[in-house]
Amino acid sequence: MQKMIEMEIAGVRRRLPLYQVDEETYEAVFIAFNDVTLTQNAARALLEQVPDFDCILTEETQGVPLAFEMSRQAGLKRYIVARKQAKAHMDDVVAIQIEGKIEGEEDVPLNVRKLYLSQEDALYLKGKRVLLVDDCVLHGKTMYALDQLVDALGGYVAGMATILVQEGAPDLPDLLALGRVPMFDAASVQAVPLEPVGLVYAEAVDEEGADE
Ligand SMILES: O=P(O)(O)OC[C@H]1O[C@H](OP(=O)(O)OP(=O)(O)O)[C@H](O)[C@@H]1O
Repeated sequence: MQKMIEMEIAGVRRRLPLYQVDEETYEAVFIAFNDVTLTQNAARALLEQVPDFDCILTEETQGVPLAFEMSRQAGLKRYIVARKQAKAHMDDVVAIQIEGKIEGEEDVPLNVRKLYLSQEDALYLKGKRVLLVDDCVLHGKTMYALDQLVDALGGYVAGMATILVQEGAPDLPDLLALGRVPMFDAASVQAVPLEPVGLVYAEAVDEEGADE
Protein backbone atom coordinates (compact mmCIF):
# COMPACT_ATOMS: atom_id res chain seq x y z
CA MET A 1 0.00 0.00 0.00
CA GLN A 2 1.35 3.42 -0.92
CA LYS A 3 2.51 5.44 2.07
CA MET A 4 1.94 9.17 1.73
CA ILE A 5 2.57 12.37 3.62
CA GLU A 6 0.52 15.53 3.36
CA MET A 7 2.43 18.78 3.65
CA GLU A 8 2.20 22.43 2.73
CA ILE A 9 4.42 23.55 -0.15
CA ALA A 10 4.42 27.14 -1.36
CA GLY A 11 1.07 27.80 0.29
CA VAL A 12 -0.80 24.76 -1.04
CA ARG A 13 -1.35 21.37 0.60
CA ARG A 14 -0.06 18.40 -1.35
CA ARG A 15 0.26 14.67 -0.71
CA LEU A 16 3.68 13.22 -1.49
CA PRO A 17 4.36 9.49 -1.85
CA LEU A 18 6.95 8.02 0.50
CA TYR A 19 9.80 5.98 -0.92
CA GLN A 20 11.68 3.43 1.19
CA VAL A 21 15.36 4.29 0.81
CA ASP A 22 16.59 1.44 3.01
CA GLU A 23 15.35 -0.72 5.86
CA GLU A 24 15.35 2.17 8.27
CA THR A 25 14.40 5.19 6.20
CA TYR A 26 11.60 6.58 4.06
CA GLU A 27 11.84 9.84 2.14
CA ALA A 28 9.08 11.89 0.56
CA VAL A 29 9.17 12.10 -3.23
CA PHE A 30 8.58 15.58 -4.59
CA ILE A 31 7.83 15.93 -8.29
CA ALA A 32 6.93 19.47 -9.33
CA PHE A 33 5.79 18.47 -12.82
CA ASN A 34 2.04 18.79 -13.54
CA ASP A 35 1.36 21.27 -10.76
CA VAL A 36 0.78 24.73 -12.21
CA THR A 37 -0.50 26.34 -9.00
CA LEU A 38 2.39 25.08 -6.90
CA THR A 39 4.92 26.20 -9.52
CA GLN A 40 3.38 29.66 -9.79
CA ASN A 41 3.21 30.08 -6.01
CA ALA A 42 6.75 28.84 -5.52
CA ALA A 43 8.07 31.18 -8.21
CA ARG A 44 6.40 34.14 -6.53
CA ALA A 45 7.62 33.22 -3.04
CA LEU A 46 11.19 32.68 -4.22
CA LEU A 47 11.30 35.91 -6.23
CA GLU A 48 10.30 37.84 -3.11
CA GLN A 49 13.47 36.64 -1.39
CA VAL A 50 16.21 36.13 -3.96
CA PRO A 51 19.01 38.67 -4.48
CA ASP A 52 19.14 40.77 -7.66
CA PHE A 53 20.00 38.79 -10.77
CA ASP A 54 20.12 39.19 -14.55
CA CYS A 55 19.27 35.70 -15.74
CA ILE A 56 18.06 32.31 -14.50
CA LEU A 57 19.93 29.09 -15.24
CA THR A 58 18.57 25.59 -14.61
CA GLU A 59 19.48 22.05 -15.63
CA GLU A 60 17.03 19.93 -17.55
CA THR A 61 14.55 18.45 -16.77
CA GLN A 62 12.44 19.14 -13.73
CA GLY A 63 13.85 22.59 -12.99
CA VAL A 64 12.54 23.94 -16.30
CA PRO A 65 8.93 24.81 -15.34
CA LEU A 66 10.09 26.74 -12.26
CA ALA A 67 12.84 28.54 -14.20
CA PHE A 68 10.33 29.54 -16.87
CA GLU A 69 7.73 30.76 -14.38
CA MET A 70 10.24 32.73 -12.30
CA SER A 71 11.61 34.35 -15.46
CA ARG A 72 8.09 35.16 -16.66
CA GLN A 73 7.10 36.71 -13.31
CA ALA A 74 10.38 38.65 -13.19
CA GLY A 75 9.68 40.07 -16.65
CA LEU A 76 12.70 38.38 -18.22
CA LYS A 77 12.41 37.27 -21.82
CA ARG A 78 15.07 34.60 -21.67
CA TYR A 79 16.32 31.87 -19.37
CA ILE A 80 19.00 29.25 -19.93
CA VAL A 81 18.70 25.46 -19.64
CA ALA A 82 21.87 23.38 -19.37
CA ARG A 83 21.41 20.09 -21.24
CA LYS A 84 22.58 16.72 -19.95
CA GLN A 85 23.28 15.49 -23.48
CA ALA A 86 24.45 17.22 -26.61
CA LYS A 87 21.75 17.14 -29.27
CA ALA A 88 22.46 16.42 -32.92
CA HIS A 89 21.50 19.98 -33.90
CA MET A 90 23.93 21.56 -31.39
CA ASP A 91 26.88 21.88 -33.75
CA ASP A 92 28.36 24.80 -31.82
CA VAL A 93 27.97 23.11 -28.45
CA VAL A 94 29.91 24.13 -25.34
CA ALA A 95 30.56 21.19 -23.02
CA ILE A 96 31.69 21.63 -19.44
CA GLN A 97 32.95 18.67 -17.46
CA ILE A 98 31.99 18.61 -13.80
CA GLU A 99 33.91 16.49 -11.32
CA GLY A 100 35.23 16.52 -7.79
CA LYS A 101 33.23 16.39 -4.59
CA ILE A 102 30.94 18.61 -2.60
CA GLU A 103 32.68 19.23 0.66
CA GLY A 104 30.71 19.23 3.87
CA GLU A 105 30.17 17.26 7.04
CA GLU A 106 30.07 14.22 4.77
CA ASP A 107 31.67 14.82 1.38
CA VAL A 108 29.46 13.98 -1.60
CA PRO A 109 31.54 12.44 -4.41
CA LEU A 110 30.48 13.40 -7.92
CA ASN A 111 30.47 11.11 -10.91
CA VAL A 112 32.18 12.86 -13.78
CA ARG A 113 29.38 14.43 -15.82
CA LYS A 114 29.08 16.93 -18.61
CA LEU A 115 26.66 19.76 -19.19
CA TYR A 116 26.01 21.23 -22.62
CA LEU A 117 24.97 24.66 -23.85
CA SER A 118 24.82 26.30 -27.22
CA GLN A 119 27.53 28.89 -27.89
CA GLU A 120 24.85 31.56 -27.85
CA ASP A 121 23.58 30.55 -24.40
CA ALA A 122 27.13 30.27 -23.08
CA LEU A 123 28.00 33.77 -24.30
CA TYR A 124 24.76 35.13 -22.86
CA LEU A 125 25.81 34.11 -19.34
CA LYS A 126 29.21 35.80 -19.52
CA GLY A 127 29.42 38.72 -17.09
CA LYS A 128 25.83 38.20 -15.88
CA ARG A 129 24.52 37.74 -12.35
CA VAL A 130 23.01 34.29 -12.66
CA LEU A 131 20.37 32.82 -10.36
CA LEU A 132 20.56 29.00 -10.21
CA VAL A 133 17.11 27.42 -10.03
CA ASP A 134 15.96 23.83 -9.54
CA ASP A 135 12.78 22.15 -8.34
CA CYS A 136 14.53 20.44 -5.44
CA VAL A 137 17.97 19.88 -3.96
CA LEU A 138 18.75 16.36 -2.79
CA HIS A 139 22.54 15.87 -2.62
CA GLY A 140 23.38 19.28 -4.07
CA LYS A 141 24.98 17.79 -7.20
CA THR A 142 22.95 19.80 -9.68
CA MET A 143 23.50 23.12 -7.93
CA TYR A 144 27.20 22.33 -7.65
CA ALA A 145 27.37 21.56 -11.38
CA LEU A 146 25.50 24.74 -12.33
CA ASP A 147 27.76 26.76 -10.05
CA GLN A 148 30.83 25.31 -11.79
CA LEU A 149 29.25 25.99 -15.18
CA VAL A 150 28.62 29.66 -14.47
CA ASP A 151 32.13 30.01 -13.13
CA ALA A 152 33.62 28.41 -16.24
CA LEU A 153 31.60 30.70 -18.52
CA GLY A 154 32.62 33.93 -16.80
CA GLY A 155 29.34 34.67 -15.03
CA TYR A 156 28.61 35.33 -11.37
CA VAL A 157 26.35 33.19 -9.21
CA ALA A 158 23.86 35.61 -7.66
CA GLY A 159 22.20 32.89 -5.58
CA MET A 160 20.47 29.51 -5.64
CA ALA A 161 16.72 28.97 -5.36
CA THR A 162 14.68 25.80 -5.01
CA ILE A 163 11.28 24.71 -3.79
CA LEU A 164 12.37 21.96 -1.40
CA VAL A 165 15.69 20.82 -0.02
CA GLN A 166 16.24 17.28 1.25
CA GLU A 167 16.82 16.79 4.94
CA GLY A 168 20.51 16.08 5.35
CA ALA A 169 21.56 17.75 2.08
CA PRO A 170 24.98 19.41 2.15
CA ASP A 171 24.86 22.95 3.45
CA LEU A 172 24.85 25.36 0.50
CA PRO A 173 25.24 28.84 2.00
CA ASP A 174 23.66 30.66 -0.97
CA LEU A 175 20.65 28.35 -1.17
CA LEU A 176 17.13 29.69 -0.65
CA ALA A 177 14.49 26.96 -0.19
CA LEU A 178 10.81 27.16 0.67
CA GLY A 179 10.78 23.94 2.68
CA ARG A 180 12.29 20.55 3.31
CA VAL A 181 11.75 17.12 1.79
CA PRO A 182 11.20 15.16 4.98
CA MET A 183 12.71 11.81 5.83
CA PHE A 184 11.17 9.35 8.25
CA ASP A 185 12.20 6.48 10.45
CA ALA A 186 10.65 3.39 8.82
CA ALA A 187 9.35 2.16 12.18
CA SER A 188 7.16 5.24 12.58
CA VAL A 189 5.70 5.32 9.07
CA GLN A 190 2.12 4.10 8.85
CA ALA A 191 0.53 2.85 5.66
CA VAL A 192 -2.41 5.14 4.89
CA PRO A 193 -5.17 3.80 2.66
CA LEU A 194 -5.13 6.45 -0.04
CA GLU A 195 -5.80 6.31 -3.75
CA PRO A 196 -2.92 5.97 -6.23
CA VAL A 197 -0.54 8.89 -6.40
CA GLY A 198 -1.60 10.26 -9.78
CA LEU A 199 -5.26 10.36 -8.80
CA VAL A 200 -4.58 11.97 -5.45
CA TYR A 201 -2.45 14.59 -7.13
CA ALA A 202 -5.06 15.32 -9.77
CA GLU A 203 -7.71 15.78 -7.11
CA ALA A 204 -5.45 18.08 -5.13
CA VAL A 205 -4.86 20.26 -8.17
CA ASP A 206 -8.60 20.51 -8.80
CA GLU A 207 -9.29 21.44 -5.20
CA GLU A 208 -6.63 24.13 -5.20
CA GLY A 209 -7.28 25.37 -8.72
CA ALA A 210 -9.36 28.27 -7.47
CA ASP A 211 -6.45 29.99 -5.75
CA GLU A 212 -4.53 30.81 -8.94
O1 LIG B 1 20.63 17.83 -5.55
P1 LIG B 1 20.78 16.72 -6.54
O2 LIG B 1 21.49 15.54 -5.99
O3 LIG B 1 21.37 17.17 -7.83
O4 LIG B 1 19.32 16.18 -6.86
C1 LIG B 1 18.31 17.07 -7.30
C2 LIG B 1 18.01 16.87 -8.75
O5 LIG B 1 17.48 15.54 -8.93
C3 LIG B 1 16.31 15.62 -9.73
O6 LIG B 1 16.65 15.61 -11.08
P2 LIG B 1 17.14 14.30 -11.81
O7 LIG B 1 18.63 14.22 -11.72
O8 LIG B 1 16.38 13.14 -11.29
O9 LIG B 1 16.81 14.57 -13.32
P3 LIG B 1 15.50 15.08 -14.05
O10 LIG B 1 15.28 16.49 -13.62
O11 LIG B 1 15.87 14.98 -15.48
O12 LIG B 1 14.37 14.18 -13.65
C4 LIG B 1 15.72 16.98 -9.39
O13 LIG B 1 14.87 17.46 -10.40
C5 LIG B 1 16.94 17.85 -9.22
O14 LIG B 1 17.35 18.44 -10.43
